[in-house]
Amino acid sequence: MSDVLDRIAAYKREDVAARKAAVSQDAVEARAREASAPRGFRAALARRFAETGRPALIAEIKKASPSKGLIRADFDPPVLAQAYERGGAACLSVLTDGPSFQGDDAYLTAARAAVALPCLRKDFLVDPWQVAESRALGADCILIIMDMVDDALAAELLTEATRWGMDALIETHDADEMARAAQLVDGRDDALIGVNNRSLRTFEVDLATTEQLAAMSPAGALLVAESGLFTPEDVARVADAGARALLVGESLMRQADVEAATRALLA
Ligand SMILES: O=P(O)(O)OC[C@@H](O)[C@@H](O)c1c[nH]c2ccccc12
Repeated sequence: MSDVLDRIAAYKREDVAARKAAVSQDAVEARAREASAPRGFRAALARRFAETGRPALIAEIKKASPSKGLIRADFDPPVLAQAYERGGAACLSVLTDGPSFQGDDAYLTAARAAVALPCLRKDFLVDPWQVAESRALGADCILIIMDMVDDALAAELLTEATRWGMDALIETHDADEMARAAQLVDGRDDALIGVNNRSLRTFEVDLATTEQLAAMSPAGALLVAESGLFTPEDVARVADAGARALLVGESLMRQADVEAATRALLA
């Protein structure tokens, strides 16, 4: 049966084919070489965790989602980026997928230009061409969703990210994906592994996902708890499970005062 993730993968492949037809690998690499230098996404998270002893925040700029519809009408990426930065975020995540999240490539570029924080391009990568494209847009980190790629493609995306000086957040949702992620980063000391508490197929959210998978996360990997975090109690719960960073969108995007909400979540 075709579910949300399968539908996203299908339109992404079409979209990437069209983009590649318009901009060759050589051309996209030329743009990537012109981009402002990577800011060190994983390093910023590790530094913040070391300083505070508490999980570092990756704050997400997200207008809408397939599970929640419109999340924030008053949507100005540079203004939101600055509010997150003042509120204490260590990094940003910016949705660039249009069809499902009402994102845009320009949101990433504009948000990043407004702050000093490293930025994750939050999109669905199905082709190595998108890695250089992400760098060309200014991304400091890409997302590798294990449920969307086979092992060979995951390895290619990770190698390509490293070649461009970017980090890669390797996202898992179950034990099989975590085992594959561990295999993927075997021998590396720079792994960034995420546990998405939300299923991208059913949209069900359960913070126990982080608790269950944390123990399987490879030694030395920096563990990111993703999705469904609303309160300082939620933060404490995933911190106890071993998360050194948090990826939070909706609960902050729904607040009128994003800076105050960011501060309150981290308090
Ligand atoms: O809005 P939330 O529940 O705080 O979740 C943020 C982030 O984890 C979520 O947007 C996300 C995690 N992995 C993804 C992959 C694709 C799109 C979106 C996501």
